[in-house]
Amino acid sequence: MARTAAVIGGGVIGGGWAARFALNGWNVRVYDPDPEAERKIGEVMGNARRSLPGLTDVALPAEGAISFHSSIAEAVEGAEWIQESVPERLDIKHSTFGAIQQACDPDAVIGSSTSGFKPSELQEGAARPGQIMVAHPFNPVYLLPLVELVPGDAGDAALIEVAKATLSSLGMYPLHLRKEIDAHVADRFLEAVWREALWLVKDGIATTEEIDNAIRYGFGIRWAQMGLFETYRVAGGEAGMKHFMAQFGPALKWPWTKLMDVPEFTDELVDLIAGQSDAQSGAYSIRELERIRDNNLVTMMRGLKAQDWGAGALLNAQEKLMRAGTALGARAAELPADKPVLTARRTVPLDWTDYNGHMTESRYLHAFADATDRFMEIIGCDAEYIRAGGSYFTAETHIQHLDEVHAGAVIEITTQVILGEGKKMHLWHEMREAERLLATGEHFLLHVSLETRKPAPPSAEIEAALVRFAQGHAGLPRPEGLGRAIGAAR
Ligand SMILES: NC(=O)C1=CN([C@@H]2O[C@H](COP(=O)(O)OP(=O)(O)OC[C@H]3O[C@@H](n4cnc5c(N)ncnc54)[C@H](O)[C@@H]3O)[C@@H](O)[C@H]2O)C=CC1
Ligand SMILES: C[N+](C)(C)CC(=O)CC(=O)[O-]
Repeated sequence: MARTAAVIGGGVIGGGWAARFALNGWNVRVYDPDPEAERKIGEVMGNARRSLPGLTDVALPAEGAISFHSSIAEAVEGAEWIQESVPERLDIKHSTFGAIQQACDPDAVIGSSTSGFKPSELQEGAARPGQIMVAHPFNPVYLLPLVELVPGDAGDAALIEVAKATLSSLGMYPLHLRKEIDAHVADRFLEAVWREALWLVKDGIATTEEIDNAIRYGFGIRWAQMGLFETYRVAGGEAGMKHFMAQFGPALKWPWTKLMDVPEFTDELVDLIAGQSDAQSGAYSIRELERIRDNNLVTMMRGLKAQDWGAGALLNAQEKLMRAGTALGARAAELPADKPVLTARRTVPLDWTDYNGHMTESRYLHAFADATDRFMEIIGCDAEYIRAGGSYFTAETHIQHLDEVHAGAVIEITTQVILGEGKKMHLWHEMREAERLLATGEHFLLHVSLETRKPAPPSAEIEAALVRFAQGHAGLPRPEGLGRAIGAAR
């Protein structure tokens, strides 16, 4: 049965939470007094649907339902997670927690999206302080994994573990802060950087666009993959962190930065910054900028996924959990031998489409190659076997592109063994969106020794698993198009 979350306050951040929960299969109950809230969340959902499901190479569960309610009491009914995302004012937060705790399950987690308040401040006057914890996300909540989880001294130990497990199951990264502090960890950096940037604009050193370029062409990309300390360790050269600190530490005492000074927010400064920002980005609407941002985030995070690093490693871990206990995680002996094998069930990611607005041709091969990898794993040719020196090389491939498919579509690939004996493995993949056949892939592979780089027999276990499927699949109809070649006029 679908799990239930309540979202109290459905603006920029509450909308992002609603999308994160719903796209992971949770039912979401929203309370927001704004009559526009339903429309706004609908637009956030539109953005989230086109970006989040394609992040992993396994399709997410069926989307949960989002419902809107006229009171907090009604919204929190049956919810095991309640996420408060009302405006950043302590009085509003306190009255919201009061109403939530009067009606909610005492065992539910109450997370607060607050950017700056400490949990002890949020918990003041609460009926059950231990139930309330900071769960500070990052915009867009449906794509960025970080959540700063700050329970404070009153935090209920068992509930903290529930919170961590729940956030992980949503594909998020709970960073558990043991000590509370104003603005947690990440917003302290963001504020320091923002303060410096405001000075640079005010003092006429750089425009908003030049500052953004200084970030996005350089250290911003670097931070996205290694953060601060690992980056500086590398920058210390072979002598590492100690050398880096010796070389650049003294500069901290030079007056490079404005430190805690904040430029006064005069009308002049606000107009200067807003004007420069309009000149820089005013050609796009906010929704267009959100879509550009999401395309870029998906592409970068999928790049990190291929490297199994940072936020990409998190996606791989989530994918492993999603496969567990399903046909996509099974081994040969658990699967019937007389039916084509399900080797992929995934959503077409945003970065797989091209100028024609559909999945681009190279991604058909990508999807089929992943399906072949999965079939190899099913018969026992897994990472461990490959590390020990055996694998398959593809000798020939033939793809038929039969129909279009677009970003966000869920595609399935089934695999039939045409020939499986000794070193030879001849596979037939069929790619579908529901019943619609999109493409076929015919692949001939040879088992090799990774030491000699030459064909070599597979292990007895792999050969037995392959032969079992080959014999079972021999009774299936011959696939239409098998052995087909492009007819040449001469
Ligand atoms: N915008 C951002 O970049 C981030 C904001 N946050 C935090 O998230 C929280 C919400 O911020 P945003 O979503 O940006 O604000 P927002 O202004 O976009 O949304 C706030 C929503 O709360 C609703 N609201 C007002 N009073 C309410 C009440 N009594 N009960 C229920 N809903 C009520 C409003 O109608 C509005 O839809 C704040 O605590 C903020 O610090 C956290 C991370 C990032
Ligand atoms: C500007 N902000 C302090 C509300 C930002 C955050 O809290 C996190 C984010 O998404 O950058």
